[in-house]
Formats: sequence, structure tokens, C-alpha cells
Amino acid sequence: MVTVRAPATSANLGSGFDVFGAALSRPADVVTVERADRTTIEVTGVGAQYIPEDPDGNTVGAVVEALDAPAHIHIDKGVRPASGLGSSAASAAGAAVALNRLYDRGYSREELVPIAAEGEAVVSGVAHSDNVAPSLLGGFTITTTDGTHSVDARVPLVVCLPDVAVSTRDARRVVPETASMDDLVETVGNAATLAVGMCRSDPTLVGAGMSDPVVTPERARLITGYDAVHDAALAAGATGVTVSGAGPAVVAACREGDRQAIAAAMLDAFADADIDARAYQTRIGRGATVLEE
Ligand SMILES: Nc1ncnc2c1ncn2[C@@H]1O[C@H](COP(=O)(O)OP(=O)(O)OP(=O)(O)O)[C@@H](O)[C@H]1O
Ligand SMILES: N[C@@H](CCO)C(=O)O
Repeated sequence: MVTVRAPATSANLGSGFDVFGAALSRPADVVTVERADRTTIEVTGVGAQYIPEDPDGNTVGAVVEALDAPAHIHIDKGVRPASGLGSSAASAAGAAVALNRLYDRGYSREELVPIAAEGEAVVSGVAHSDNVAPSLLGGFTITTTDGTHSVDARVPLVVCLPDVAVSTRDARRVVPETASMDDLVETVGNAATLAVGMCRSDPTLVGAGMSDPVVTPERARLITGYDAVHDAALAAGATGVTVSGAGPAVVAACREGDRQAIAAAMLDAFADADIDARAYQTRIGRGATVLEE
């Protein structure tokens, strides 16, 4: 038996659509695997009722296939599905690490990235790696078709999750097919600023680099109260605010001492829009960890 804790993640970070990701110190999924002749999946925890236990519909089923590693798999969800916090990816990353150990497959964490990403194709139609990479490797990650680079960044974050669901599949439908040259230049500048900020663990640069003129404005329309929450977080001291992953979670970068005030301001702004929400005072954290084997 192997048990792995796999963290939630925030993908895109505004300017790095389908490229940037960050592991969050909390929340997380806990995945336990035991050898079996036939794969069975049991899901408990937050939002378990919305997650298929059929291996064909669950992200971990694709990981089992890719690793040829049948097992009884228990997923204890700490990351709510359809949250923008890499819920489907956390389970896939946890299962990839656990099954790799259970069957002694010998893959490195980097080699597990495309394997865990197969699960993302099951739920969103695209095997994007920007959530599974940070959940596997920890820190801030840059994923391209050539592979993944990770930086052990230390940046405080507040993530505010409204009590509504936005599926990644739906949120990908509003992504524009083209962008103007002006928007491209702005995005490159912001993405480079954010990456330098991560290398220096500098919340001011990270926040400044989160602006994105192309994808975020379209997705923000799917989140009731987004503009007010965005502005309230900045007024409370956030250095940058954007949609987390495909939403509806909203992520703010900040300095350590400002997290509580920012969390309160974001919750109040959602409440003013009649939306219940919860806030995580979190930070960029480590990747999946083996708890027991
Ligand atoms: N192990 C799993 N954990 C969570 N969701 C799963 C899992 N397997 C399948 N799903 C399905 O995936 C969908 C949620 O994934 P989705 O990518 O939309 O959200 P997310 O992972 O929270 O968000 P994001 O990728 O934007 O951070 C739901 O329809 C859910 O039923
Ligand atoms: N990069 C993906 C992440 C979703 O989890 C998207 O924004 O659609």
C-alpha cells in the first residue's frame, strides 16, 4: 500500500496560459493505492459526489492505463472539483507517484508529468500539464512541449474559492483563438516579469506579471463578482490578482503579513455579490509527498 499527498495548484497565473503553474501548500488530495487484478476507485471528501468512480471517467484511470498498474485506489478529496485549483490534476499526480512506487516503475517526477497529464485529457479534452507539473514537482513550474522547468519559489498567496462551479471544458470555450500583436507584446513582458519574480521570490514582481489582456478578461465574465473581488484584494495589499486556472477561484500574490486582510476583503466582496466563498491563506509549496508505504 502507498499513500501520497498531492497539492492543489494554480495554473496560468494570468500571463502564462497553459504554461505557468504553482503548487499550493494547501489544500491537497490524499491518494492511497493497493495492488489489485482489476482497478476500482473509491472517492471520499470534498465534492466526492460529483466525481466518477468509473476508471474511464476519473483522471486516475488514465494514469493506471499509462503505467499499466491496476490497483484499488482511494482518493480523499481535499481539493474541490471544478474549482480552478487543479482538483482533477491533484488526484492524477498523486496516483502517478503512488502507482510508480507500488509497481516500482522507476520514472522520475519529470517523466511522470506527461503520464499524469493524460488524466487532464479525460476531463477537459486537452492533456495540458500546467496543473500536474507543479503538483508533482512543487514550486513554480514552466511547462512547454520540450518539458518542464521548476523553481523553488517562496511567495505567499491568498486563494478565494466561490461556491459555484466552472468546468475547465466550459472555460476553455471562451478562450480567444487569436490575439493582437499589442496584446502579445504585453503578455510576453508580463510573463517574463513574473518568471523573474519567481526566481527571486519577489511578490511585487510576481504580482505585476500576473496581468493578462487576452484570456483572463473573457474568463472573469464567468465569475460573478470578479471585478469587485479583484479590486478589493488590491486595495487590501495584494501585489497582483487573477483567475486561478480555469476559475472560479481567484488568486492573489502578496507579502506574508497581508494575507489575512486580503482574504477578508475578498470574502467580503464575494458576500456583497451574494456569493458564499472560502479563502485559503496559502503559499507556493512542495510537490506530492509520500505519506506511507
Ligand atoms: N479525481 C478527480 N478529481 C476531481 N475531479 C475529477 C476527477 N476525475 C474526474 N474528475 C472530473 O473533472 C472535472 C473537474 O475538473 P476540472 O479540470 O473541470 O476542474 P479543476 O481540476 O478543479 O480545475 P482547474 O483545472 O481549472 O484547476 C469534474 O467534472 C470531475 O467530475
Ligand atoms: N491552463 C488550463 C488550466 C485549467 O486547469 C486552463 O486555463 O484551461
